[in-house]
Amino acid sequence: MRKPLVAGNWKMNNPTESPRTLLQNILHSAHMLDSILSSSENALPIDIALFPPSVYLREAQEVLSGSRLQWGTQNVSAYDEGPYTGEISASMIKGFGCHYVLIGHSERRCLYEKLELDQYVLDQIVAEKYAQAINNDLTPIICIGETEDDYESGKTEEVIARLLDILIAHKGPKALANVVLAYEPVWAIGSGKSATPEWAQSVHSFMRQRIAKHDQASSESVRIIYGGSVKAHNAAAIFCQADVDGGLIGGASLDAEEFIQICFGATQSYTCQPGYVNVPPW
Ligand SMILES: O=C(CO)COP(=O)(O)O
Repeated sequence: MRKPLVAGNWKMNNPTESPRTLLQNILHSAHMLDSILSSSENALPIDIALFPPSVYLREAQEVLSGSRLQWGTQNVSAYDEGPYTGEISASMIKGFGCHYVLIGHSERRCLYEKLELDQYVLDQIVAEKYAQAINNDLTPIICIGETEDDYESGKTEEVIARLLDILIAHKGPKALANVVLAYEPVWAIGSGKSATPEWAQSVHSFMRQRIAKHDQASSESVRIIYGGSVKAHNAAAIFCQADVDGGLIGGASLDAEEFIQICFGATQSYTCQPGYVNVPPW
């Protein structure tokens, strides 16, 4: 059984309260969630991780150290060190107690698209960043998803297979066993138009099968999370799908209460049935 992960990507948003207060509020709500779940036999243990802007990593380390919450950065350099203005290396990130790094988020791919790099080249850069993360003992959360045009022209699997094949060529299929893949359809991000649970399941299942062609064990242990307009009301139905191992949450991770309700949804994935509606006990 794979342990679900719920990850909160703050992006470059300013929380309503200070970053430190939001971190403290999420930690407090997570403690409440744990105490409620400790009396529930069917609750599934989950991992929770937060991705504030890098300038708040010190706060994350101070507030979250010693707790069960983990944290990470929204990007990592493809290089070890050197004259790369504005970049942050994997070893520097590790120095802030980070456990994870996000790699290949579509909002970063957009920046490169302005430079007219094609997606194949971007996937190669993603693979170099992936290697940096692994070499520095960070768990990468590698994002991939199709644009609306790709979706409408039936290219979803092509887009996803291209990245998976590059990752496998880079580090071999066994290295994928310990990474997290995030399926984030670009059309669902920040749009309020989440993928249906069935669509998410079909894409996640395709990803697992693609990896299984190379290594069955990795395909069974790799965690594949879904991102794109996940909110408290739809989280559990998405997380109930067999191949969905949690979520990457944007906007809703800036509200401690909603974020923890989403986490609650992930703890219910043992017991929920299709059509299940998340009703947290508070
Ligand atoms: O991009 C996302 C997480 O990385 C998803 O963002 P939203 O949850 O705001 O749609």
